[in-house]
Amino acid sequence: MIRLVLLDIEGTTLPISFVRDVMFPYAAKALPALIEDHTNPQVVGARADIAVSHPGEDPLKVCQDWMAKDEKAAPLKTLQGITWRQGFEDGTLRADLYQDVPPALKAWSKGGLRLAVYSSGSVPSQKLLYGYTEQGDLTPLFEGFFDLSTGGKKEAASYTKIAKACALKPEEILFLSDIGAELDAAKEAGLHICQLVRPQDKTVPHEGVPQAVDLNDVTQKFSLPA
Ligand SMILES: CSCCC(=O)C(=O)COP(=O)(O)O
Ligand SMILES: [Mg+2]
Repeated sequence: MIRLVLLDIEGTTLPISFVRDVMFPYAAKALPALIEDHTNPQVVGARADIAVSHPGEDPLKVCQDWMAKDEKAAPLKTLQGITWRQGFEDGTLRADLYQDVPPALKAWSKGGLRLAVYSSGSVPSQKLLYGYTEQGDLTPLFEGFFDLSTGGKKEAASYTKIAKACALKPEEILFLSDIGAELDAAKEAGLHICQLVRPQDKTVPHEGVPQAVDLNDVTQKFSLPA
């Protein structure tokens, strides 16, 4: 029996275009000044991590390359999250979630399902994103937020850790994502899985995996509360 739905963000609840065309350019603009901030311990830590993976390279250039490739690198995600705080808090950024998302999450939660987030975006940026959506503050719907500090999304061990943190068996969790390799890892850990194949995101269907076009379709296919 499914007790908790674990949700990816980009490509699952939020159009990829919002991340690529709105959030990334905002972060790219703020990054050159932020990366020179030697007083912020999070920035100092991120720079130190970049120096380990890319010794001798310009940290700003490394981050810019990562952003161009939408690389899910933890130091980049930390730095982006710091830049986005200002934008969400002053109203410049508002997450425009897929229209099917808020009503489905509310119905699932009302029907007794537990909800949690697992995204490459840092936990503080996940909370900002769901705190400031066009449809209001959705953070109270989620009991847990997980990011790359739990482990990579393409590693089965990360899903085992999340199940333990939620005090659930893996088979009591349904993981939703657009990325085949993430779903394979979750399946290996014993979770139920479903790929969101969003036409707007031109998602590539992953072979041998249950698929849905939106969260209403997930509701039907997994008999979740409507
Ligand atoms: C708060 S998420 C911001 C989007 C982002 O930077 C990201 O990497 C999302 O990746 P996901 O794992 O949700 O596909
Ligand atoms: Mg995704």
